[in-house]
Amino acid sequence: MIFRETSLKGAFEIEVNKIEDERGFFGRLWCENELKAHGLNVDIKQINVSFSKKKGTLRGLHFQKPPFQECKLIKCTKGAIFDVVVDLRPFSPTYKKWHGVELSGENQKMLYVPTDFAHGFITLEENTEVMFFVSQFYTPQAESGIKWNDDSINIKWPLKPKIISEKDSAFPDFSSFEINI
Ligand SMILES: Cc1cn([C@H]2C[C@H](O)[C@@H](COP(=O)(O)OP(=O)(O)O[C@H]3O[C@@H](C)C(=O)[C@@H](O)[C@H]3O)O2)c(=O)[nH]c1=O
Repeated sequence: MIFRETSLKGAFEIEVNKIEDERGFFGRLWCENELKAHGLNVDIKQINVSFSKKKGTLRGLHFQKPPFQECKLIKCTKGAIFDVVVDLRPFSPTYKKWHGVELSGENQKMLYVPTDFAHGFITLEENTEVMFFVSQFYTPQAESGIKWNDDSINIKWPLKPKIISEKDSAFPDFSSFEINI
């Protein structure tokens, strides 16, 4: 696994280290030792998958509130997404900053989302499948989110979203969270 820390401390782009031969390649998606060596949480409580039929489907920006914070590793297994994390740690030098990266079945990149970050993505292709390795159980009462187009975060989404769930459209702006996280 190839680890590259992003400009947001603790958030990593991770690439599958492809060991190639005439059949194709083999690589690790998850290795407790390698993650630990980079100081990353290795508990996994759930492995989730989402499938989006249409290009331009936006999901996010999501996080779970304390004490049910989660970190997660995101892998696009089919199609492509623009994947985004937002630093919600009030004492961080990169508080409210975001980082985005294209993940695809083709490029074999993953994004490690630390706790106290919001996460979301937009699909860049039809029929896109995304897997999530998550360190916490889904806890509906702790579920929370920030509006995808919050002005103060100002994420440069690569395309205009066409499909967003009612729940995601109804999330408030970031300002309503600043005191609570
Ligand atoms: C996240 C989750 C949802 N659900 C249920 C709740 C709901 O009925 C249905 C769909 O949930 P959502 O609308 O929240 O799905 P979605 O909008 O795809 O949520 C996902 O978005 C991306 C950005 C993430 O980072 C993920 O962790 C997750 O929050 O699945 C579970 O049963 N277990 C889970 O772990």
